[in-house]
Amino acid sequence: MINIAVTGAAGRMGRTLIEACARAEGLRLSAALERPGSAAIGKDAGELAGLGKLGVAVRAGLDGTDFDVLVDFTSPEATLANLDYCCQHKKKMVIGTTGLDEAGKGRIATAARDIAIVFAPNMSVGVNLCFKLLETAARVLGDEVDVEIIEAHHRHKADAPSGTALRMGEVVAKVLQRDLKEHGVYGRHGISGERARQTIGFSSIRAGDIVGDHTVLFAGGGERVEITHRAESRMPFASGALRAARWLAEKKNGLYDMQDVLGLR
Ligand SMILES: NC(=O)C1=CN([C@@H]2O[C@H](COP(=O)(O)OP(=O)(O)OC[C@H]3O[C@@H](n4cnc5c(N)ncnc54)[C@H](OP(=O)(O)O)[C@@H]3O)[C@@H](O)[C@H]2O)C=CC1
Ligand SMILES: O=C(O)C1=N[C@H](C(=O)O)C[C@H](O)C1
Repeated sequence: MINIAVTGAAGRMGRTLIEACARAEGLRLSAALERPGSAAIGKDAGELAGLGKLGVAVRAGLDGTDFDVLVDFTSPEATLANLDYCCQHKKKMVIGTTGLDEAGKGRIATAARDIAIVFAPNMSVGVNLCFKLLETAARVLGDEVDVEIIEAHHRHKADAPSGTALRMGEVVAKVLQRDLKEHGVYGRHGISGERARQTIGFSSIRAGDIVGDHTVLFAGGGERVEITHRAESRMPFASGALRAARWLAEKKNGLYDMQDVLGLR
């Protein structure tokens, strides 16, 4: 049995993770965490997730908790604080949080010398398949097309572009041997002028309760290819995260992502 701690337990992903964990074989929800001062502290994690009591009360800190893998979909600040705790206590992590800056990502890479971490901007099988399809599309279409990445998410999302959109850009840029720092264009406004072929454009929509849509558009002369993924619920992200938690059982340390977990590397 693998003991799972879920942090951000009252959040959109936290509640979905609690539900997925309660239904999973071989996994046990052993701890649920929330921000100190949150109204969820002391509530039963199962009730938060709309399942009825699971006998796991939401707590404000990791001290005194017992778990094998911490599953963290929170905020960059909270994730980095949890990373320090997991490093000190030699615990594994699955990190789904997006919006980390280069320094934050560097801290995760350094921590992974000591502990095993799966860190991925999107845990769904479908999106990870899309990353592979994008490699093929970019290789075949090359410099003959304009590349634009369009993503849409719910009105509460904190970061833009989404972590998934940025990873899609990185995948395409790597195949096309372009530097995203130089060629990434994030929205357009005013007299933006003719587009340079090397540009990789990003457009972000924030509206209503959209779970998460991503399209990469390869537009050439007379035809275009679109690779689209639409999440209909958050369960594919949660199922992927728990699949990653199981996969980590074999690992002592190292930094991995869902391409490793799914054998797509
Ligand atoms: N990799 C993937 O597959 C996916 C990644 N994500 C990413 O996951 C993250 C969370 O998304 P989502 O669930 O929609 O966001 P929510 O805001 O719904 O949930 C985040 C939760 O974390 C809580 N939190 C904040 N600080 C702490 C802390 N110090 N300790 C414990 N809990 C804390 C928040 O509390 P409070 O509200 O009080 O701040 C909130 O309840 C985002 O970065 C998002 O982009 C989302 C879906 C899929
Ligand atoms: O915040 C979200 O909701 C999501 N965030 C992830 C991202 O930034 O790519 C993944 C998914 O699209 C949902």
